[in-house]
Amino acid sequence: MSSAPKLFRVIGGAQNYDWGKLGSTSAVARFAKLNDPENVFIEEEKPYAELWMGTHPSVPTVSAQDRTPLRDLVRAAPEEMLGQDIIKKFGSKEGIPFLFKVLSIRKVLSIQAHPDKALARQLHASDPKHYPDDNHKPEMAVAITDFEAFCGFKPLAQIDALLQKIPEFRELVGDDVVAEFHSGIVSSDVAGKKKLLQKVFSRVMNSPESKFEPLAARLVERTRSDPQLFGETLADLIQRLDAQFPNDIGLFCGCLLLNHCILKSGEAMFLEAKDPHAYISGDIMECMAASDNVIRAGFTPKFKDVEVLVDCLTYSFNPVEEQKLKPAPFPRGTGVAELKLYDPPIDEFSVLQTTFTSAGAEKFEALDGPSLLIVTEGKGKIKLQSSDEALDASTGNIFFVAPKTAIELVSESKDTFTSYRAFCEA
Ligand SMILES: NNC(=O)[C@@H](O)[C@H](O)[C@H](O)COP(=O)(O)O
Ligand SMILES: [Zn+2]
Repeated sequence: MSSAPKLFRVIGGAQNYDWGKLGSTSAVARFAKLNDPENVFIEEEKPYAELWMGTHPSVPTVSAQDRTPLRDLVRAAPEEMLGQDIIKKFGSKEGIPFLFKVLSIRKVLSIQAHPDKALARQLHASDPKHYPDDNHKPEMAVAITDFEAFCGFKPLAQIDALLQKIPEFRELVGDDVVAEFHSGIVSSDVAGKKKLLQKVFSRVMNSPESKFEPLAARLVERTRSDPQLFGETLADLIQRLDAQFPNDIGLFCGCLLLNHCILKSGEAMFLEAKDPHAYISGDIMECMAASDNVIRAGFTPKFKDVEVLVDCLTYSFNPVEEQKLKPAPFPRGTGVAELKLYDPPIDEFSVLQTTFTSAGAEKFEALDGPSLLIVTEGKGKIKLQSSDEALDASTGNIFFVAPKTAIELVSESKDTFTSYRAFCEA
C-alpha cells in the first residue's frame, strides 16, 4: 500500500439513529450525498443522525480515491499520518485520537453520560457489547444552527424550588429526601451537597415505571393547568418532549434536573466525562475523544444502564452560562477569513472554524498532528501551500490533512464559505 498523500478527500460514514432529521432535511444526509454523489441516495423517510469522520472501527471513514479505510492508512504509515509526537503522547499507532461528527437532531437524544478512562476500561471489559471500546469520551458541541440541549445539573436552589412547588416531582422523590435536600443545600459543604443531589437523582432514576408513568402524565397536565409553576420555557419543553417520549422518566431527570442550554449558531459547550447531558434539537459539529461509550438512562429505546449512571456522575451543578465554551482567536492563519478556535481543556482535540465572506485566501501554519476538515457551507478550494494543485472544497467535502502540512483555503466568491477542522497536537 503506497503511503498516503499529505492532503486528500475522504468519505465519512452515516448513523441512522431514530432521533436524526429525516431525508434531505438532515445536514448529515445532504453532506453525505454531496461528498459521495455516486454512492449516496437519500431516502426521504429515513433518519440521518450522525456523520462520522475519524478512524473509530464502528463506522469507517474511507479515502475518496480508492475507498481504503483511513484506519488502514494510519496503521500502514503511523509516523506520516499521526506524527511521532502524537504516537508518543497517546501511546498508540492505531488511529486518530479524536472522532469528529456532524449531528442533525429531530428528536431528543438519550439522557446520557460518558465514562472516564478508568470506568471505560471496566465497562468495556465487563460489557463489550454495550461499551465497544475502553476510552473516555469527553465531547464538545459547536452549534451550526441554533441548538438546544440538556447540559449538567441545574443549580441546587433551582432544583429545590421545583421540588417545593411541583407535587408530582415531590411525590416521585419522596418527602424525606425533599426535606433533607431543602435543609442541606444551604451548607457550604460541596461534597455533602453533591451527595444530596445524588440521592434525589437516584430516587428519580430508580423509581419503577408503575410509579413514574402516572406521575409524568399528571406533570404534563400541570404544565397546561399551572404553566406559571414551571416558567414559560420549561412548560413548553416538557410538553414538546412528552410528545416525543410519552410519560418518559426523562421528563423528570432531564427537564426538572438538568440545565436547558440554548446555543446560537457559533456557540459551543464542552462536556467532561461523567457530565449528564442530552441534545434536544438542531445541527452541530461534535468532537470527542475517539470512543462510542454512552451510558444512557432516559428518552431512549436503547440499553439503559441506570445503576452505572447514578453511580458514576460528577454531580457538579453549575449555571447554564458556565457550561458554554467561548471561542478564542487562532493566530496561526494569515488571510481574509474569520478564524474561531474552540479549545476545550483536554488533549484529544480542538476545532477551528474558518469563515470567508469575501473572495480571498487563508494560509495556515502546519499543525503538529492530524486533522480532518469538513466544508459546511459554500464552496472554494483547498491546497498544499507547497503545490499549485488545488482540490475543489464545497459543502459536504471532507479532507484529511497529515501532520506538518501547511494548507491554504481559497474562496472564489463573496458568498459565505465555512469549514470546521478538528485537530490534535502534542
Ligand atoms: N452527546 N452526544 C453523543 O455522545 C453522541 O456522540 C452519541 O453518538 C449520541 O449521544 C448517541 O445517542 P443515543 O445513544 O442514540 O441516544
Ligand atoms: Zn454525549
